[in-house]
Amino acid sequence: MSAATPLLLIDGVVKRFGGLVATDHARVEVLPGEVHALIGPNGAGKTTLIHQISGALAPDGGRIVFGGVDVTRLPMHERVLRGLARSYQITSIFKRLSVLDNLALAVQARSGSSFSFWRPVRGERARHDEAAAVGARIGLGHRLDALAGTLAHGEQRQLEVGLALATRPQLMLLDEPMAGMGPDESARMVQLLRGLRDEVTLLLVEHDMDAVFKLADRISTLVAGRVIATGAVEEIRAHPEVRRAYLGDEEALP
Ligand SMILES: Nc1ncnc2c1ncn2[C@@H]1O[C@H](COP(=O)(O)OP(=O)(O)OP(=O)(O)O)[C@@H](O)[C@H]1O
Repeated sequence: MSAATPLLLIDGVVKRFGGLVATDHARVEVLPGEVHALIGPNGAGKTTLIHQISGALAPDGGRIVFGGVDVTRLPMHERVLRGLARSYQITSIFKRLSVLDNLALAVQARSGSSFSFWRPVRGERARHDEAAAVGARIGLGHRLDALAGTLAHGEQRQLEVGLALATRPQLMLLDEPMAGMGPDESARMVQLLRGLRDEVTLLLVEHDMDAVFKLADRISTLVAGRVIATGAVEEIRAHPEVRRAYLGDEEALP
């Protein structure tokens, strides 16, 4: 695949809820290796688009192409197997299991069949080694034995990223990874996501514009289901239509 070929192509996607067009012929190209942010005012259709990419919602029109394959009609688990992972909100964490066991389960979900060729004990050790490595990667190396339910909010969000990372995705979808975080936790998450850039392509929805501007290579702006602009950070910051969309909005662009 050449550098210019998008890893993910959202091509003319349409989604209607009754009379409301929540996704209006949206086109977004996510290039391999980039951090691509999806921004837009409340109700612009960001989450609806992410749901269609992950497979939680079926579009009414258009195509979603991942790694050159049309995945528009594929169920969610088949998209995950192809390397498209979504980091879920805290609900995906087993709070009464340790951080390490949570990660080991995610590793197992990805590698279940291949590990079955190995003797169980060896398989289990390999799984735990890999889970521990992911734990270190997400900054929870010192918390591997803690019960997930006892982690601070920011740490739980780090663990969610780890659960998605353990499936060894090519593209990770992140829906508001900084939500509910204080400045320190948010800065840690920015650090963590920056550290993943060599490993995985990221598509994130985020309201925290400071974080978006620190992290993103490119930004697509949605307004009323339409992509009104895609470009590099400075281009989007200065874009008159984007500024207009945020004017009067409580999350005005910094
Ligand atoms: N299941 C649904 N049924 C009907 N309307 C829906 C449904 N889901 C979303 N909508 C509507 O579609 C539009 C887009 O919603 P969506 O949640 O995707 O926006 P968003 O950009 O993620 O908003 P926010 O930033 O507030 O999370 C909104 O008008 C919303 O009310």
